[in-house]
Amino acid sequence: MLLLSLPRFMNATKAASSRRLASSLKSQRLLFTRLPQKATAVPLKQPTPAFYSTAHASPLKERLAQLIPKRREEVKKFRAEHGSDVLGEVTLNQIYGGARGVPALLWEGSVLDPNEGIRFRNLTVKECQEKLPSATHGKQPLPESMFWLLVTGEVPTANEVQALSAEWAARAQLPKFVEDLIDNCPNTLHPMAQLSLAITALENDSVFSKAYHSGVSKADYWQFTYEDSMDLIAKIVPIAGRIYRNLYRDGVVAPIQPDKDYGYNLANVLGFSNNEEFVELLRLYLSIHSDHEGGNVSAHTGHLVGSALSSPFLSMAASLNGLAGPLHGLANQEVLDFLLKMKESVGDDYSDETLEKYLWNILDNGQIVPGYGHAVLRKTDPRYLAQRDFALEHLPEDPMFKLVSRLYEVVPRVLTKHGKTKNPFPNVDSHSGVLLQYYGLKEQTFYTVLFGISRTLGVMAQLIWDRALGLPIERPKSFSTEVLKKRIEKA
Ligand SMILES: CC(=O)SCCNC(=O)CCNC(=O)[C@H](O)C(C)(C)COP(=O)(O)OP(=O)(O)OC[C@H]1O[C@@H](n2cnc3c(N)ncnc32)[C@H](O)[C@@H]1OP(=O)(O)O
Ligand SMILES: O=C([O-])CC(=O)C(=O)O
Repeated sequence: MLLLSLPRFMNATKAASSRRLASSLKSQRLLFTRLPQKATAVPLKQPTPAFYSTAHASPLKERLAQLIPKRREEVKKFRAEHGSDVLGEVTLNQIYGGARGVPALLWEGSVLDPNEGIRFRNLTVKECQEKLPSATHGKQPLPESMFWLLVTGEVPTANEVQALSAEWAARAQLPKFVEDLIDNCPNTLHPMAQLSLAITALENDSVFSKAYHSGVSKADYWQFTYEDSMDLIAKIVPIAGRIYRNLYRDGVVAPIQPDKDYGYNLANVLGFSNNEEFVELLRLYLSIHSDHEGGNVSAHTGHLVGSALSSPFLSMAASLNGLAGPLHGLANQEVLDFLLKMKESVGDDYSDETLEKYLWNILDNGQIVPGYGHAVLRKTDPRYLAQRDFALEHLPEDPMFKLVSRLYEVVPRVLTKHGKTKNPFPNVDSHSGVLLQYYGLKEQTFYTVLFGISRTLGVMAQLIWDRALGLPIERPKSFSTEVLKKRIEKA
């Protein structure tokens, strides 16, 4: 059985949490009958529609089935006691200003502090690096462990992480028509557009959509959302591999290895698995880009589209289309473009003055400096710092890294003097490109695809909870300028 044949890639010493139920499931019915009495708020009488396969062992689903009833109760009580409490007010500027700071969304996986940066289920990036299980000879968190943390709020054991690796590998097979769809894309179509197309096409096998139309109970939606989410996380890896190999290599994609972890398999389908340092970089990358609370464009879009009960595939495709914008996830492509052009212009023997002059030229032309600024953060992004630490350890002499390091000092000075940007410090996108190009993944148009794979972890983790908590369709109120004027006059 897959679980038992997995190699010793886990660093079990870092598995901090107590041992939980980890035995594999034989069937969905078994899952529910094995749970303690108290956990039966998730109905036992769940139908098993003909299209629905229980082939995949899933300790994570088992854990969720225990957590969901308690959380439902907790939220019910919380809302009953505090449902009318006021959390903030909205100004006219916030309506015109992208709803910045308006408390409007529920997001369980992570919360962003403007100065400290992101906490994934209350763990900082550094704490995740210390506490989450990593590969045997590695230091970075395995993306599987990050997903478990995002979904459950708990640090997984090495066994739980192994089971997730096996489950994702087992679900990775692509439908033939999706492979053909990717193969038929013109090579002028941006990799993010190809990714979004392929993810949309996975809708064909959505068990959530089929379950909805077969009339399953609302209380069971989370289970079908879980199934689609796990398929999506698994299949996005060979999809990305196919896009990359078609566009930039020989079109041949290595098969998913059932006994390897997610980061390794991603490196392998891209053609880079012979470099363990690169595999570690991918594990770090996939973990830290996964979630950034709920208000960012990709997370919010996935959540919004999912609220209409569109399937996880349709929700994530929408999310990826948002991530593909240059002010959001495309910035990591834009940053490398910017660095390469800058390098060409200033040469190798640059000074702070030549860099500043180059930057002022950009700003005076009304353009932005990609990789700097943030809608919420007001200090250097800790995800930037985690990547900087990686570079200091593995590529301290790389000329592009040296340029990034110089800019880390120069850009905040220039942006502060420029006086517009609320946050003159670097964000996550400022650093990823130089790391990837160092290991030979030089095609920057592909970088946002990696971001998309990682962001799928965070968006899916929340979508499972959206359905578990029965969140309604999202529908905030909008106004025209005329109506706003009238309301302000009245007020
Ligand atoms: C994963 C991520 O999504 S991280 C962000 C990735 N995006 C980038 O790196 C692109 C560069 N940065 C930006 O464009 C912005 O800082 C954003 C989109 C990230 C945030 O936008 P906002 O919250 O509107 O930023 P802020 O309130 O500081 O903007 C105020 C002004 O400063 C400008 N500004 C903000 N950042 C920059 C920058 N890096 N370079 C130049 N000008 C900037 C804005 O364009 C805006 O100008 P305007 O008044 O003429 O419209
Ligand atoms: O939080 C944001 O608005 C953008 C961001 O850094 C992310 O989504 O990772």
